[in-house]
Amino acid sequence: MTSDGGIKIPSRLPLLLSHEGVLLPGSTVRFSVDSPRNMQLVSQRLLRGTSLKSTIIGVIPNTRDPEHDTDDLPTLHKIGTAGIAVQVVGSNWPKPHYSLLITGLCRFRVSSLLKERPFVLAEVEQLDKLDQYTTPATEGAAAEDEELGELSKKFYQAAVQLLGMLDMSVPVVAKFRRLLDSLPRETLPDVVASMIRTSNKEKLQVLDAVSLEERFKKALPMLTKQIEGLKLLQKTRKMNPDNEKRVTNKRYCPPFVGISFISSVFRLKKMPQSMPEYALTRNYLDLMVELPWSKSTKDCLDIRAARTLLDNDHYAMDKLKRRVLEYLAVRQLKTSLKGPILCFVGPPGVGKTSVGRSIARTLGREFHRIALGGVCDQSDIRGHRRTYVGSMPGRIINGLKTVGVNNPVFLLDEVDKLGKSLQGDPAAALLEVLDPEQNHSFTDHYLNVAFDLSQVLFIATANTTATIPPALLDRMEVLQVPGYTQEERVEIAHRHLIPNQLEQHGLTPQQLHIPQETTQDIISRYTREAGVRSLERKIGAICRAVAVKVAEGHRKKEKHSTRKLKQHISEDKSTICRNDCNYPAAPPEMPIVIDHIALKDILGPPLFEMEVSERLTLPGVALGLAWTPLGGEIMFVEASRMEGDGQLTLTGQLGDVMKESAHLAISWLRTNAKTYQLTNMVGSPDPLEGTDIHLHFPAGAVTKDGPSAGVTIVTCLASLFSGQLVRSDVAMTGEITLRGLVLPVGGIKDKVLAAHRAGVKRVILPKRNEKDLEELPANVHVDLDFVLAGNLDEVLNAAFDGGFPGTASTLTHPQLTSKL
Ligand SMILES: Nc1ncnc2c1ncn2[C@@H]1O[C@H](COP(=O)(O)OP(=O)(O)OP(=O)(O)O)[C@@H](O)[C@H]1O
Repeated sequence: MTSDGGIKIPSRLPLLLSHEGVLLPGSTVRFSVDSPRNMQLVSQRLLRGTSLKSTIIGVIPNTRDPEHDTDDLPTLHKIGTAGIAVQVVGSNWPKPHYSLLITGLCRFRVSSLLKERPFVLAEVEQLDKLDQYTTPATEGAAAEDEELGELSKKFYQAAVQLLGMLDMSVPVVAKFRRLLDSLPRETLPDVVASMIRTSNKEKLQVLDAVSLEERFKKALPMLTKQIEGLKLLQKTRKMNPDNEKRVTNKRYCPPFVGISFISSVFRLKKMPQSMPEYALTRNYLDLMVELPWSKSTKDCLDIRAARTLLDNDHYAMDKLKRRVLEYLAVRQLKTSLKGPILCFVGPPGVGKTSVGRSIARTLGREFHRIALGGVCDQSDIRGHRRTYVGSMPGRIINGLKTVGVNNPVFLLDEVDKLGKSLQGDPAAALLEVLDPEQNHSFTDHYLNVAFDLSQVLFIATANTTATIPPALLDRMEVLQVPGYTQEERVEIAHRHLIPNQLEQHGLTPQQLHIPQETTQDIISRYTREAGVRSLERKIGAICRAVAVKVAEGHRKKEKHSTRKLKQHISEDKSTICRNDCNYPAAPPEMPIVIDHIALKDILGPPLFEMEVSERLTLPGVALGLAWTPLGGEIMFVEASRMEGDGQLTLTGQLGDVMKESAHLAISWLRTNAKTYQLTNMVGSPDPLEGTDIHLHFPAGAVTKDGPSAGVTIVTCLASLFSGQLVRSDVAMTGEITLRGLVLPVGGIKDKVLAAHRAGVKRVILPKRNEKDLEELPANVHVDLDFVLAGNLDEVLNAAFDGGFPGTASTLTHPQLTSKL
């Protein structure tokens, strides 16, 4: 130590010849030591010495120590840095070497070399003053010289500016910030040059700048260059605000998601881009950023507005709309979302999906439809694990990504058509999704972190409950959506379908008019369905045909703008719609009215005719009513007999239950043949003696099953054996027992509507189904005669004109007919 308090380095210093980095005073650098002279310096001086002095060595940059001891020493750089070896680490593998951690103290100049072996020892001259770093961060020595003072101030300000642009959470930046104010300003060029991104050449320039002023001048441009580079980077980020937004969005995800996200980011950073896993991790991170962890829409539910909206969107469906409103009202009163999951069950095209969409609109929520028909892999719901190539998240997570909010209305369409396969059971995966107790932590295999689904409103639709797994069905409240009557269909067409189709085809009511009678015609002769989808398609076809005429009319109008047009509407449609090639010279008069002739021109010959009466012109034919997932259907049963040995042949793809019904019917008729005066072909009281019977259920390609055809089979056989015709306007349904009782069956509303559609006048139903008649629309009650039968006697009596011979009802009491 000198008298002025400064520290002096020894005048003789062992030299470490370095070619790797440049040690600047105030910085710490690790050097690898493996050449002969440097190795000797470490082993003989650093490891043997015990005093502090023995740890001080000089580091000469830009010099490679020769490989062999015998080689001459190259010319040494004249200026070096004296430093303290703060750590020595040695290893023998792959070859003996040391690693030295050295902290730089001050510059020195090599005056002369004292010895070259075993290590270089030199006489040195200390260049920098080595104070005890007690000088505060004041103007200090720099104040002596005005220019130097100016330079140091500038340098300090630039250093502060740089720190302001860096991320303080990085430890080295935080340390730099702490040091900046406590260090004497004259040390700043060395410290800053070693910290910022500079090349060895630049560092060497700073080292060689012995005068302080020159040192500031050399280091300042390096600092400025660094600041400019950072500014450019920030500008580029601003130009791509997406990145910023995404990060902001992610900030609100749950902590465990953040951890998973950050660890994936680190993994991605370490991966080469060519690795297949790189793209996978990238996609995963994209999904994490895009998912609406905390973004939701605000519910804006007003029950009165909801009622109006539902009524405006949908005609009829009163029961369903009432239940939906109740559901919405409860949600409004009780903010908790744990309610039942509604499942709309009904034939296709009755508006199930459309009601779901209206619910989303009334709540002001996003709507997303997930089609589940044919899904047979549970990964479709839960996603694939990320270990698989081409793995993807499931439909639930994908849907959330699409809508971008965490509280949408999800319509799970066709839950009854979920399949099962070796890849698992998707219905089981749905159980977790739909269970309010579990779905707050739904874990998709791909995402691998829990997502809260409790805010999502799930609605399911199905054509039948029969194929919905019981556990899934148990979690839902089933709302039946039956088919429409003829009148309801006409109303729906005029209130919704026609205006919608006109709009979709760019037409106005001033251009196209479809009268009610035409709509009725379309419904009864061109469609046979429970819903209105086919009706909508036919209206679409009419609109297309008219659009052509209107467009052509416009063109002609332009050509004949001076010509006056006087054409009668009826004339108009017959020329316009009947004759495609011979257009009138003038455009058609508006609106174009579609009558039954125009209808035939556009839609072709009628697809369905009222065939009931035609097909009931022979004994041995009866009309039954069947229920299918597509709605109610009328079903003919035909029977014929021939000589034989009492065989019964059944055709028409019948299920076991239906076959049993046929056997039951025959047994009952054989037992009661005498009562009803039924005989076989040879006159024997046993109808089957010497006779074979063939029962056929037309539409042979369609599989049929169920017990409800029992009464129809009995009626058909009774007609065959008695030779009497069944009334042509009667249809029936009901299960039979061996004792001749008629048991209740399901799907009454759909079956009766099908009978009504087919123009039937009398419907025979089981007595215990009387309660189901309440659901029928008033006009159906007016149009149809309902016969409620408790036993087969009553069925036969009602099915034949004037009753069936021998039936007790004809003898004892009049048949039970209800005109409800
Ligand atoms: N009561 C109604 N009032 C107005 N339009 C209706 C009504 N019922 C059905 N529609 C219309 O019929 C079309 C078909 O309805 P939607 O797609 O909702 O049927 P769906 O019952 O979901 O059929 P699927 O089971 O095949 O999915 C839609 O354009 C819908 O607007």
